[in-house]
Amino acid sequence: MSDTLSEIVAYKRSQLETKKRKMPLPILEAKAAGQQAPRGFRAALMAVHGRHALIGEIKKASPSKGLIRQDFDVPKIARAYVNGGAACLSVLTEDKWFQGADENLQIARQSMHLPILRKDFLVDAYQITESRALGADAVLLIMAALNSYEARDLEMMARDHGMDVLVEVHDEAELEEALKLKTPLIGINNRDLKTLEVKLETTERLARQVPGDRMVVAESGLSSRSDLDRLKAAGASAFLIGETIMRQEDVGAATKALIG
Ligand SMILES: O=C(O)c1ccccc1NCC(=O)[C@H](O)[C@H](O)COP(=O)(O)O
Repeated sequence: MSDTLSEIVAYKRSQLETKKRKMPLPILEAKAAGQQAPRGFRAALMAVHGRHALIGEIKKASPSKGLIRQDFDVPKIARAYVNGGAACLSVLTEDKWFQGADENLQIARQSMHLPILRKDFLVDAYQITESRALGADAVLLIMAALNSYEARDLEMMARDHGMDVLVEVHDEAELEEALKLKTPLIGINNRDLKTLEVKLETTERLARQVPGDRMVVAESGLSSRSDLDRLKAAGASAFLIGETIMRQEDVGAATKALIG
């Protein structure tokens, strides 16, 4: 357990027993069943024409950068993303490294109408039900944190709950496994979650290996319109951006400036 991703996943697993004791699965399932129907995450990305489809991330801190944004008013940020023209939101709920919270997802969803991706480190079926119980419309599955059986089972559960799945890859081996899943949403993370090194070339290299019936979402390290143009030319159809926008006081204007 020496790299960042392994440390985060070990921490998430250690939290699970307490969570399951506090909120047993049948109660969580009832909460999930009582939620409003999921908003179509993939459909919202596909509906964007004539500009870049942006997933705006609500991100307070990160393992690589520490605190990113001091003034962290979740409803205000969520609505600013809407005003700026984002297609969807991503809300980090991990608490220790990202200073996120489950409530941030609930609050964001109540504040605006866009679909929300729960951005967390999901390695157990309980967390999928939990995501829906919080109101998530989509979940992230990180191939570097899962074996192919786990990925398939978690994907099936998420789909049973009506959520979209963004499966995240960082290299060829992970992409090969990801393409065995049903989800059309392939996230290519430019950040190596083990070393935290960021290279936009990762999307350029992997996107061309993704079949045309899937949608490539370029993730991490995007800081300018030209980065988006460059990765669109490489085959990306949507862009997940956190830090660059979170560092700007005016989230709406920063979003607009990026997507055109
Ligand atoms: O952001 C990190 O430093 C990080 C470290 C380890 C695991 C995950 C990490 N980030 C999660 C993400 O994938 C990003 O928040 C997301 O792609 C947005 O990236 P950015 O625009 O660079 O904030």
